[in-house]
Amino acid sequence: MALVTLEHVSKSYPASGRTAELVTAVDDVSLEIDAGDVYGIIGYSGAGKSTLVRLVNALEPATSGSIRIDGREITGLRERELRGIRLGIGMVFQQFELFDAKTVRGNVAYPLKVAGWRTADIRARVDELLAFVGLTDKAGARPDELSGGQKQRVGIARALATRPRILLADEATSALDPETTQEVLALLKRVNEEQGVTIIVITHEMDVIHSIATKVAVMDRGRVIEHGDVFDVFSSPRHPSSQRFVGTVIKGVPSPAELAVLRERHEGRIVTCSFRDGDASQARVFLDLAEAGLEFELVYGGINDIRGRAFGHLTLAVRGDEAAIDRALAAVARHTDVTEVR
Ligand SMILES: Nc1ncnc2c1ncn2[C@@H]1O[C@H](COP(=O)(O)OP(=O)(O)OP(=O)(O)O)[C@@H](O)[C@H]1O
Repeated sequence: MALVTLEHVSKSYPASGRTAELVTAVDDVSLEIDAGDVYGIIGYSGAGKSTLVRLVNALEPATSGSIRIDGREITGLRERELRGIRLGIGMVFQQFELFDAKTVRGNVAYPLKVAGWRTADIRARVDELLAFVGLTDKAGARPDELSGGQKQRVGIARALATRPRILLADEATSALDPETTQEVLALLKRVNEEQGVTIIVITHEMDVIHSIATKVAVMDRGRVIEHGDVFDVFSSPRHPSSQRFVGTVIKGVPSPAELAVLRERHEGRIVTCSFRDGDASQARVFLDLAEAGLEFELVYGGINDIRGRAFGHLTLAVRGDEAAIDRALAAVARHTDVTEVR
């Protein structure tokens, strides 16, 4: 049984102004997140990612649909019951949201005090958490004495305090530099692997997805337009909108501006071929073009690595007889994804 199940979930808000119009932030989303997943939710700004997470965290009620956490329906629950559900879900934020006036120890202890833990138990749990995130020596420091990465480690320790089964991370590394991002991602990975916590990460950063996510859902205008195994979704996105989004975050696919430059510099028809780990098709592409008597030039490319599996894109400028190019591209398309950029 899935740990989090969403069925036909929608959330609308009144649009600003005096109209009776509604903004549909989440539109008919159905999704299953299994225990142990690190589930990435990606998409352009305004796609509805944060709203979706607020619904899962029971911070706001859905307008319609069903949300089940560990088999329990949360839509329609009363505030008191929702508080119990929220204790089982930790939350980490982009801007850390620490209490500036409290020490590191005070920040991590806070949710335990709210939950009514005994003082001695709080002390022992906080010690354990600070050791886990590597901040034992900073227990007495205040947040303004910490680096961004250290602040986020405090945020993670605080989110884990009540032993939640689910951790929601909303752009948790977006305010950090690349090196610190890797450090925080490594910690999140340990949270998942060593503590068995299921993690839902909202992000627009490819690094986050390919370092830790096992599954991914792409959101666009409130809808989940594609979801599945990270490697499958990123190496061959099916939906045009996820192709566009994925194209902006992976290596090897030229942006529209880069394409304009390629067109100026290179004569011929511009085509992009996609390859996946284990494909035997790379040599075949070149053979098909050469056997058709065509001239071609590699003009752009890149390889991506997702948890040890590689996929890549090569862009070529192909020159020669038009009909011969059509025939060769049809042959290439039989063993690899090829897109002509017009
Ligand atoms: N409380 C609200 N009242 C009215 N509209 C809202 C509210 N919250 C979100 N929206 C609208 O819902 C849509 C989705 O917003 P949301 O913040 O969930 O997107 P997002 O994908 O998380 O974007 P970002 O990456 O910028 O945070 C947007 O059009 C937003 O303006």
